[in-house]
Amino acid sequence: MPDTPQAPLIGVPADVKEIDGYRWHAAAEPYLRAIVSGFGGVPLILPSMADAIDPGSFLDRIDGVLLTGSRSNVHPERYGQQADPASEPYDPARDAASFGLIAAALRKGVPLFAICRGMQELNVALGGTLISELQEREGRHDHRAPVSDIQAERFAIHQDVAIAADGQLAGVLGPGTIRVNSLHRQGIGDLAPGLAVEALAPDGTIEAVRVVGAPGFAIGVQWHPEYWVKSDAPSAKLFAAFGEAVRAHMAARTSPATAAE
Ligand SMILES: N[C@@H](CCC(=O)NCCCC(=O)O)C(=O)O
Repeated sequence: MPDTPQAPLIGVPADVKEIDGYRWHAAAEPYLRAIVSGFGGVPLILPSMADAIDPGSFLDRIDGVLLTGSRSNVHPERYGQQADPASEPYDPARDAASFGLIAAALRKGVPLFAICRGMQELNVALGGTLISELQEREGRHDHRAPVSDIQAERFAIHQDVAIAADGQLAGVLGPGTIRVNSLHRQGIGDLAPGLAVEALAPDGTIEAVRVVGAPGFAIGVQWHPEYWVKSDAPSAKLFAAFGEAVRAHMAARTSPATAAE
C-alpha cells in the first residue's frame, strides 16, 4: 500500500457533472489506480472550483499534477473560437481548474503529466488551438474509441505512434514506433509556443508534447497509458518516469539547500 509518509501526493482536477440535481466533482478511477500502481503514488481529487479556490494554492501541498482525459471538451472560447453544439459537452469548471494548475505547476516546477483532454488543455493554456471532429478532416484518421460497451475494447491498443527521435519521450520509451489506444475526437490545431512535438500519428495528428524548458517533467500524451499501466510496457514506463520526476521534486523541495534559500 502506498500510504506511507514518502508516498507522493498527486493532484487530479475533477470533472464537474450534474447528478441528482447536484454538481458533483469526480475523476475516473483508472487514472487514480494508475497513480497507485504506476509508481506508488496517492491520488488526490481536487475540486474544480477555481471561483472559490485558487488552483495554485494546491501546489505547495501536492507533489505532482495529473490532468485526466474526459469526454468533455475544452471550451472553444478558450482558444478564440465560438461554442458549437457539435463540440459539446463542455466543462468550464474543469477548464478553469486545469488552466490554473498548469500555470502554477510550470511556475513552481511541479511535475505535470497531461493525458488526452489534459494534453489539449496544456496546448490551449499555453496559447495553442484545437481542431474538432478529426475523423471528418481530409487526410485524418478516425481517432475515436472503437464502438463497444466493453471498456477494454474501447481502450484497445491499436494505433501506431512515432516517437520523436530527439525528444524527451525517446529517453523514456526509446525512439521508433509504439502502439497506443485512441479515444478522442479533437486534436491539437496550432501548437502552442513553448511546446515541442514528442510523437505523431501516421496521419500527422500530434500525439505527445513536452513543455520546452520546463524545470521538471511536463509531458502531454493524447493516448491513455493509465488504462494498461499494469500490462503495457510503454504505459508503465510513462508512469514510472512521472513517478521518478515527482520523487526527485520531493527530494529537491526537502533538501537542506532548498531549506537554506
Ligand atoms: N474530449 C476530448 C478528449 C478525449 C479524452 O480525453 N478522452 C477520454 C475519455 C475516453 C472515453 O471514455 O470516451 C476529445 O474528444 O478529443
